[in-house]
Amino acid sequence: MATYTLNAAHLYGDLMNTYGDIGNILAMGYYAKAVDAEIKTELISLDDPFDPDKYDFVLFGGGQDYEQTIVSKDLQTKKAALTSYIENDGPFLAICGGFQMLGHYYIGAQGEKIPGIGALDHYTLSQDHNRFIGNITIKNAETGQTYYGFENHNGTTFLGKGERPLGTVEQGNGNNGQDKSEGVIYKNTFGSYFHGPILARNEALAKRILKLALQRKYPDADFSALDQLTEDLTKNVTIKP
Ligand SMILES: NC(=O)CC[C@H](N)C(=O)O
Repeated sequence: MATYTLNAAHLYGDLMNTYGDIGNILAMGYYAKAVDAEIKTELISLDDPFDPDKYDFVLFGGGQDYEQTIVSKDLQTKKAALTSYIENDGPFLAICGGFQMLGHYYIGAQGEKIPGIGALDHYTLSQDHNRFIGNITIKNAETGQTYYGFENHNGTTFLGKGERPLGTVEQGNGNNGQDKSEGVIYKNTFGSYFHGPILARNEALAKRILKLALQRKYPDADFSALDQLTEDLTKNVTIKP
């Protein structure tokens, strides 16, 4: 048994897991080994309760409009619990459709309004017969780090109160193709349109979120070994634009 254990919730992982977004948890688990930590993952789906005190990390992946419509209804029953988790500085990663659903609403490709939970203040509109598809590069303002990913979305998201972007777009479209913002950071919640999965391709961000989660659960432990770790999951991978 590992010295440290993080309990992760994979929200609607059976309905929203585009491009294997669960790879984000696998990437975190890979780096966690370096500090003798392990991640135990539970699938939380339709009709399952979400206990905000039980989890140390939540992943909410991307999905298609059809699945998002189904998830949207169930999500309202978890709205209070998820909002309390987020407000209580719970580490959260929401990708694409999941990112959209943490905001007020998403207008789907057919013009249908799909309600989110409004835990974060953004909203998402629809593009007319267009999707943003392709490789994307952004720069994070606080760390100067560059993140790489792949985006495929119809929605155009506009950030609101208390939200700052995960990064500034250097190549690609990002949240809306207009204001150069990509993703969101609010408290310990990170949102992004990046598939890839984002944490498998971006070691620094994976370690940043992992450390947040470990430090929140074990405030007296020392996880600085993570900063020294130079092992990079992508070291043998060449990604051509
Ligand atoms: N990849 C996704 O999660 C897509 C989200 C949403 N269905 C959109 O097209 O914008």
